[in-house]
Amino acid sequence: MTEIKGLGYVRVLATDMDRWRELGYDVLGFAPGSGPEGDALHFRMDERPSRITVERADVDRVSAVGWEVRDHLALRRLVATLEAEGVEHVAMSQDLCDARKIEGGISLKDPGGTPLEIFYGPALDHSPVITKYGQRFITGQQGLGHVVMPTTNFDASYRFYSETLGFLPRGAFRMPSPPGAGPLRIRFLGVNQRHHSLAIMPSLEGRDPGLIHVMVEVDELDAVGRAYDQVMSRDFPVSSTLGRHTNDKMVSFYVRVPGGWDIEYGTGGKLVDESYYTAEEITADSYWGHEWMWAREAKEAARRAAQDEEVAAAQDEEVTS
Ligand SMILES: Cc1ccc(O)c(O)c1CC[C@@H]1C(=O)CC[C@]2(C)C(=O)CC[C@@H]12
Ligand SMILES: [Fe+2]
Repeated sequence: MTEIKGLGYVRVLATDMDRWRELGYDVLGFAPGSGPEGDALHFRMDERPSRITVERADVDRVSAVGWEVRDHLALRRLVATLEAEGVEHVAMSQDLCDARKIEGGISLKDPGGTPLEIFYGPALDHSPVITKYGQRFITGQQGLGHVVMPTTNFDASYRFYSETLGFLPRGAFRMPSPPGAGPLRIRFLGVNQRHHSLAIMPSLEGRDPGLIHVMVEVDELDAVGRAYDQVMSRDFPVSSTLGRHTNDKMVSFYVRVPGGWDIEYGTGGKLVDESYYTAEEITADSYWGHEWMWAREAKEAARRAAQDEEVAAAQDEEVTS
């Protein structure tokens, strides 16, 4: 079993802070959080001072995925495993821990190059969590939500998460792959009752922004609908329309963040009972909905091409008659 209890926080670097502010507070309704960084946005979902932190930079990419362990003893056991397997890692300094508002932790990179922090002892903010639309975020024992990351080193990443860190495989989704390349699968992994806290997918390109999406869950379908209204009225790009996933049964949509990855905003995720669970392969991503932007664009392009052809044919006819 894994020492990791859940996804604790996500930190990203970003270039367009104004649009991020509007997305975080006005669209997704995160509560204002706190932190010591001079120029950062702190999105609060619960008693943690900042679940998603956006720092101003001249690039858009993930700067830390924070995984939480129970306590210092759990971290010590995990560090022993990392050392036995020769995985490089460094202890976070006292200053860094203070900045993160945690008691202790380590920094390391996964085989895809994504920066990770494994930590314990977050300091809480007990002031009321005032979300913009009165929605409650589903966190607690299920952690922040889930992250989906690309990796150019898929097999090593899968071994690292499942064997070294002890994430539990929670099924897969087979993607179309080039002929002769063998099967390509997105793999889902969990550490608590949330169906997946992590998914990894093979990627050919480099890492920036290093995230495919981060999922946050709210308590009611109405909260998802209200956020969707805000996405539309404030002209944020919809990466995928509303739909229900086949594995975690979540009803969600995906909005494109200014950094070129997505936030999945959903509700109704089903809990996994690990005593009976077996890893299954889903053959469709959704029961209904979830039309992806690239599919929509491909359809549009095909429609335009057909229309152009029609016009050309009509002109041909005019010329010949
Ligand atoms: C398939 C699935 C199940 C549960 C999830 O929380 C979830 O995000 C997904 C979709 C994963 C994946 C993605 O995010 C990027 C675009 C992908 C590759 C697709 O085009 C289908 C599956 C999608
Ligand atoms: Fe997801």
